[in-house]
Amino acid sequence: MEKITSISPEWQNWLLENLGRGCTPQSLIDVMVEKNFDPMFASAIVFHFSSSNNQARPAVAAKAGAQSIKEKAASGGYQYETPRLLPGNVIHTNDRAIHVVQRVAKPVVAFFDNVLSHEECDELIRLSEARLKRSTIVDPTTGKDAVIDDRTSFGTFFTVNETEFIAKLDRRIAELMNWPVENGEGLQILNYKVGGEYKPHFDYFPETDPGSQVHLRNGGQRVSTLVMYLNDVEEGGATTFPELGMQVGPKKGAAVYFEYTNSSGQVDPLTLHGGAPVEKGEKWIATKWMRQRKFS
Ligand SMILES: O=C(O)CCC(=O)C(=O)O
Ligand SMILES: [Fe+2]
Repeated sequence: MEKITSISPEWQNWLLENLGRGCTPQSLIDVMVEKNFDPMFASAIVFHFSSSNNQARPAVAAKAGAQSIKEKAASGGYQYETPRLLPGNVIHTNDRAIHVVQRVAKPVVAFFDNVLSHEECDELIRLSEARLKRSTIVDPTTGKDAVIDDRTSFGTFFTVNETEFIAKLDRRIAELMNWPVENGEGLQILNYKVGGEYKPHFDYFPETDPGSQVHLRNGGQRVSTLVMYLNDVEEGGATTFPELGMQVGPKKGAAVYFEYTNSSGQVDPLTLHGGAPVEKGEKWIATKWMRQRKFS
């Protein structure tokens, strides 16, 4: 039977409802695959709905929004507080000393080298590939692989402390971000092929988006993000901060950190960011999002 590669409003509601209840993305992907959804499609769509920020904004809209973001920031909307991130040149976690290469104060952004060893990067990619492969057992006669080739970015998730290896990374990342492990969402792995990109977006859930409410119920607002690069990208694929005129080149094991929600729940629109298109090679990242409260 032909695999399903589109999503009905009923399935959309089902996804939002179950994500809101705290079901793991992988469990939802499994159900969809069982119900004859194309595995890569299921993976991409669950990823899309698991972060309402993933709604790709047209470049024009992002540009038009830029002015008002600057104006809003200039009018002093967001109150900066002492960063969650600790000061100093080196941040010591239980198993690693991580160098802070650069910091920006407003918004709070930092760059780290060597958050992950090369072996850990390779292992995360290997585990993710295996996972995607496992859920992509497509009948070879359907020829669905062509559709998969068209998809320029897809991902998978690990639940917090899923294995000893993941737990070790979750702990290190939480110590680096100076925020409790249990407030973290499971590590998300993303793979972009040539042309793959992530249009400028906010990682927080805008209060005014109707879709945000379901996300905010579990763990509250997102407060900070760590994007870790799992490989060197031949060309393209930088993480861009359009409001800051800044680009971070992907470097294996390195990471960019930013925080955007203060203690009163205000969010900082200057943290608008995106992943520029990969021009040559491919790009693998691992992302950790932290919440205000325990996330389950
Ligand atoms: O691909 C990138 O560099 C950015 C990724 C990102 O924005 C995210 O995972 O939230
Ligand atoms: Fe993001």
